[in-house]
Amino acid sequence: MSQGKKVSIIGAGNVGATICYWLAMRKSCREIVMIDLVEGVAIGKALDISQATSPEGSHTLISASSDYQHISNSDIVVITAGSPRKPGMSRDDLLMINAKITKGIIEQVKIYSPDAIVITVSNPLDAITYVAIKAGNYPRGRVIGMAGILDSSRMETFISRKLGFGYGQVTASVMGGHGDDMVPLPRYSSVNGVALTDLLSDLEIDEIIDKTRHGGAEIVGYMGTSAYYAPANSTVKMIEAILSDSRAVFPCAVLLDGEYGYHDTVNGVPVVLGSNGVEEIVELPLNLNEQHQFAKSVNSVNVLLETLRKNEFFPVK
Ligand SMILES: NC(=O)C1=CN([C@@H]2O[C@H](COP(=O)(O)OP(=O)(O)OC[C@H]3O[C@@H](n4cnc5c(N)ncnc54)[C@H](O)[C@@H]3O)[C@@H](O)[C@H]2O)C=CC1
Ligand SMILES: O=C([O-])CC(=O)C(=O)O
Repeated sequence: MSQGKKVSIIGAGNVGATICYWLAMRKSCREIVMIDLVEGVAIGKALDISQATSPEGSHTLISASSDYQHISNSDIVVITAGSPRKPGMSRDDLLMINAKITKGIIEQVKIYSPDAIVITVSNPLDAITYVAIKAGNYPRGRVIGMAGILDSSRMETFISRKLGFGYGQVTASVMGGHGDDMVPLPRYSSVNGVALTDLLSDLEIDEIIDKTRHGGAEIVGYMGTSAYYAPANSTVKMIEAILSDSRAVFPCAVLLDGEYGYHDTVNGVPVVLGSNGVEEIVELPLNLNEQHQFAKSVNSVNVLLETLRKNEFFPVK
């Protein structure tokens, strides 16, 4: 699949290296470059992953460096650099440190790979996506935040575990920002076409919604750092949709320009992914309760954007 393509991953930590591993094993692209401040470890991981590919018949070229020159001519740049949270922290606590890191990275990406589509992963995801768009002065469809696929796959897992059947057949939909105010949508969730609302009681669905909202924190509580297998898998889904121009629909964080009634803010909505990045934004009909939840989520992200503005993070135009 997409053999001529090049993907660069900034940050060769848990999420970045796992994305690299999956892309190489799935033969999703021709070349992968990982960039990290800690160059030696990144080079070691690149070698290790390369040596895993041969039995799989993959001929993906994998390298690592701290020098951004190596990302030139990338089709996609994925940003996973920055701090993960520790137990007791919220994603929002990472705002200032990761916003500063992201801004510096975007400056390099604009120099060495100005035409690449950017996928943001670092947290707090929606605000970091906004920073990347503004720092690079990108058209909005070319910077896309990864979170909705992860949150939806967590909800799907909790649903099949609750039901005790339907594993791999559940489709769940989560909109909204990647925080405690995300908006799981049971009305748009089903098990092989059977509506979730016909299979579980309101109380059981509420439990699943709560577990989904706190799915990231649950893992941080167990591991002392955040999840990476499911986040990497979700990112790979986005990369493959873009590289293969599949025009698949996924929930992703994008800059809204009137959709759902909001402007100049980033939030998670269903989008069509293709070779231009976001090809379309899908506007789901939301009932009053869903609209109210989405408004709360937008407000939470806007509070973070306001903090960045107060700290003079964005240059005055
Ligand atoms: N959007 C989502 O759903 C998810 C987001 N995340 C976020 O992704 C980020 C990465 O998480 P992990 O990989 O677990 O962290 P990690 O600590 O394992 O890796 C981060 C890497 O970034 C590197 N780094 C830091 N500053 C850098 C810079 N200026 N330039 C290049 N590299 C730099 C570090 O050396 C490290 O290797 C975190 O912010 C985390 O919160 C994690 C999981 C899911
Ligand atoms: O929970 C975290 O900090 C990492 C993340 O965004 C997730 O796993 O959903």
